[in-house]
Amino acid sequence: MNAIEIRNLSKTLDGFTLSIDKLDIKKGFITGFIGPNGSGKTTTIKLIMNMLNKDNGTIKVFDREYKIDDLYIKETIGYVGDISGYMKEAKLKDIKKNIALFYKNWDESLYKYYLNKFNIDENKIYKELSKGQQKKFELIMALCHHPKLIIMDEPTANLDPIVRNEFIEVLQEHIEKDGVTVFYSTHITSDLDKVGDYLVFIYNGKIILNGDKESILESHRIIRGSKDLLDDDTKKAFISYKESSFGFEGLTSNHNVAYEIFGEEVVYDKANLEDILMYYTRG
Ligand SMILES: Nc1ncnc2c1ncn2[C@@H]1O[C@H](COP(=O)(O)OP(=O)(O)OP(=O)(O)O)[C@@H](O)[C@H]1O
Repeated sequence: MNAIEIRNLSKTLDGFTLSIDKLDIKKGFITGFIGPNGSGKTTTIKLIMNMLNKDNGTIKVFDREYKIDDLYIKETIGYVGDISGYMKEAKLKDIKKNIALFYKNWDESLYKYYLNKFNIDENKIYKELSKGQQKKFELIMALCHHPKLIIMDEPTANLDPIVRNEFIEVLQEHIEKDGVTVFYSTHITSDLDKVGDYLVFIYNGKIILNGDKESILESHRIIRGSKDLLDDDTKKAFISYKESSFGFEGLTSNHNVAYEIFGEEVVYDKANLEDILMYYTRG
């Protein structure tokens, strides 16, 4: 069973259409959802969370659907959104009290453990926390009801690298203990260099690449060479490429095929996730 199954999903907003024919998020793994600004990450996540109505298609969470199993799905998901819906003037302990009520699996000792780990005082008022502390508190709220699925929308955006690492480490520790599924969006690809088993790339409302991280990194290569090697046929080896006065640089999704074309006449370098995202989205 997959944690999330999406089929023929579509949603049109002003001048933007999200269209996902098929997307399966594997149970028990971390899947990173990568795309540039405005590509449709938040829209997809809001549809999965039932915070936005879809135009067409089906979304299943652990084989259950909204309208039939809303309560089950809500209890199953730990969610960290782009903006929290908490009362900004409230004390953390009061926010916690209200949230914990909704979850039969709420784990008070885990809550205390994470507060202590992040050095957060629950007597503080939410809006008085730093952005990093607010995000950490949101993460605590999402983890402490032992969700089977954690969905996060750009949780590390606006956090400095130190806080980002702390955040990722706690998430990792929790995943190892609880064996949960994680689906989280980011445009900070370096987060996914550290954690992430599967990757889904989205651009202009469509999934453009989807697979396990190791295979994606293994199959793609940056190729550099002299411009005289480029013609209508050889250009087809690239997802996209750029030319400069020195030569060309392009990304291939199949380095074996590229080798058959260019052999030893070019240089092959491993691509990182940022390279891959950039070449797939540069048009
Ligand atoms: N409520 C809305 N009404 C109209 N258009 C919207 C609405 N919400 C989002 N959009 C548009 O839909 C497109 C996709 O936005 P979305 O927030 O899903 O992208 P994103 O990948 O999460 O981007 P970001 O990384 O900037 O958060 C954008 O063009 C955005 O302007």
